[in-house]
Amino acid sequence: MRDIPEASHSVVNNVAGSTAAIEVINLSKRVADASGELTILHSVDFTVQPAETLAIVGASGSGKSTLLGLLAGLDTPSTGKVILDGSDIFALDEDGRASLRKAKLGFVFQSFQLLAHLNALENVMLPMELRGEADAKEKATAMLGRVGLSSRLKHYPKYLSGGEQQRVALARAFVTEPPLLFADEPTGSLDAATGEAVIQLMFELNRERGSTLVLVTHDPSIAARCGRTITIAAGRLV
Ligand SMILES: Nc1ncnc2c1ncn2[C@@H]1O[C@H](COP(=O)(O)OP(=O)(O)OP(=O)(O)O)[C@@H](O)[C@H]1O
Repeated sequence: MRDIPEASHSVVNNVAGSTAAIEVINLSKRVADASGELTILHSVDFTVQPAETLAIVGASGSGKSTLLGLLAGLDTPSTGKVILDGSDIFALDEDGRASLRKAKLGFVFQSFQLLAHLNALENVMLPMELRGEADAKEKATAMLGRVGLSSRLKHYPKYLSGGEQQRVALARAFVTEPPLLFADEPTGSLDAATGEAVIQLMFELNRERGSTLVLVTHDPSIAARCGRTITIAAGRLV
């Protein structure tokens, strides 16, 4: 596993003896709705080992995206803990969680989430610039080459196809070589061939770098390529 910047260690609340990449303990999410309270996740528990590939599957509305958002610390739970690479993320404040995400996490969204006013190269450079890395441009250029976009470096997102945008998003998520990679339906808006290329790339990068990969998918053939699948039904693991 790669080193993380010294500054990030100061915010990491290490849990003694923890070796799992991800530990989810009694995780629940309740929200207020018109009829009172809605429970989206019910006491979910599971563990993911380093370098494992895990698919999260389940019907639409079962709670998959909510779970992934909690794993990434993008949302807060009603009960329970998420321990990422030894750090209890909800014991940290918002700044601490942001530092931990920056140091350890890559996230690929279905909707790409590229910044419209930055070109492909600048989008991929951004996470390294936020970390104060000196060779951001060289690394971003190399990573965009790795995803087959050497001829698109200066293109803004609106001039890229959906598949190209998704590959930029993947390059941005992987360029810092995060030990944890989360993807929420990364091929959801792509045609079959482009989706296959993106998935192949994710697994290749996972194998090369030994990063832990957790992906939400509706596609049984993608889930079958993961080492393990967990299924959520109405907010519970089944
Ligand atoms: N903040 C919220 N307030 C109210 N309801 C919410 C909120 N967030 C999610 N939900 C509801 O919780 C349920 C689970 O949503 P979630 O997006 O996690 O499902 P999902 O399994 O990812 O669905 P899909 O496969 O369609 O993307 C849905 O019924 C959704 O409408």
